[in-house]
Amino acid sequence: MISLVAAAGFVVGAAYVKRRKQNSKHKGVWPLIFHGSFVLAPSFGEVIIKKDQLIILDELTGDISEIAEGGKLSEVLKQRGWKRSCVLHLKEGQLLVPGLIDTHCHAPQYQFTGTGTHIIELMQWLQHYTFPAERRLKDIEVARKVYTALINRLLSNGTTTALYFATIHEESCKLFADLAEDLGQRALIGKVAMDQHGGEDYEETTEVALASTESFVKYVLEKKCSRVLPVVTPRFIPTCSDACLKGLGEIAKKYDVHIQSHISESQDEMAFVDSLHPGKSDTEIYDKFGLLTAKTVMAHGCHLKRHERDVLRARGAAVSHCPHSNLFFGDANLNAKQCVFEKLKLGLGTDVAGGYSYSMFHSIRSAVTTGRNVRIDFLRGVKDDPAACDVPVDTEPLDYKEAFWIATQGGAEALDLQHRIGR
Ligand SMILES: O=c1[nH]c(=O)c2nc[nH]c2[nH]1
Ligand SMILES: [Zn+2]
Repeated sequence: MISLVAAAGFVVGAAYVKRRKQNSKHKGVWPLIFHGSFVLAPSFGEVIIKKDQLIILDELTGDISEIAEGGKLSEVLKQRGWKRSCVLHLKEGQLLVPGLIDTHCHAPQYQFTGTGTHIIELMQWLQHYTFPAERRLKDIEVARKVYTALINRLLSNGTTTALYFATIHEESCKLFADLAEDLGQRALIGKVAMDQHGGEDYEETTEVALASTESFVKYVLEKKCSRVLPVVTPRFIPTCSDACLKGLGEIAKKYDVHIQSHISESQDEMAFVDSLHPGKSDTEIYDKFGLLTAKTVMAHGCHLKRHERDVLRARGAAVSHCPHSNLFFGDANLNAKQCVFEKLKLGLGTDVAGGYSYSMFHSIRSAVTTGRNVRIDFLRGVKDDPAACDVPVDTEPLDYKEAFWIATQGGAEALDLQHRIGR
């Protein structure tokens, strides 16, 4: 059914009003009422389609102010003094869905999406493809081009909210925040911090990593734009010293902002962490530095042990399920259903460009496909199952309704924004 869903991808909020004004010639194309069918996933596994409905927007803010039966259209227009041109009637077969929420996307990596998918270990892939591509965004004009193209591409594919990794460059990260605000996407943006193992030209000193993170956080908060938020972003344990992680934990606490990173993502990443911190897991290290909070989203987690997931849950931290890249680099299938059963917060991510597509519809499909692999793992009796599981083997694998929930309401909860978005 997901393939039939047309994501209308309309963005509402302050930018909506601004654009309505700017496009005064075309006022009719910026509707105040959507009339048609809409679909939502109010709980895990439940999808509801509501037919012949009116979604009525607040004229000033662009927020949804009311939902009513289609039969009330004339009455609603009369009450508000609005013309019929304010109404957008969805066509037969079109469905309006809640904005899709991408909880893990590396914006600068949009440059090489869909390539670099041959068999290569994560650490090599980073050195070979990722860091050179990210380095290019030091140039503000390259950054403008890449970020503008990506935001527009995501919006036109129905992704109205995204949690982004940017690069280590403070100025181009600030530009990214400006662009998100102007283009009307809800964006949580992290200036990447890394003070070791970035290779030539792609790491900062600890002092710069911390100072530029704090400066970026302040810049975004000072916008007072509720749709654009700063995120404290240690790239992952191997590229951050203890001093860096400690300082980042302190900044996140001081400004009460979101945190994102990668956790237990692949065998070579975990081996690298073990060589740097013998006997310690990613979870223990992040936790020690106060980086697991109710506003934390950790990507991948496909190798997390049950007791580590318990720690994340206890802190209110979320996992971003990135089915494509788990397949390409993680060599493991995240048991998404088990995570939800454990009440671990779970969102869905494209992981551009570890994932080969910017489309959340692709991620939804891949979540369903890799859910089948989880079952195959069981049937084969995979030992040391990284997702040690108490969902019975005969439970149906993750289905499209559940994946759609993870991509909408699950993502909203993962970002601690369930009061604003997701439904
Ligand atoms: O998929 C990934 N993409 C990245 O850019 C990255 N950095 C650390 N770990 C990572 N994993
Ligand atoms: Zn990532």
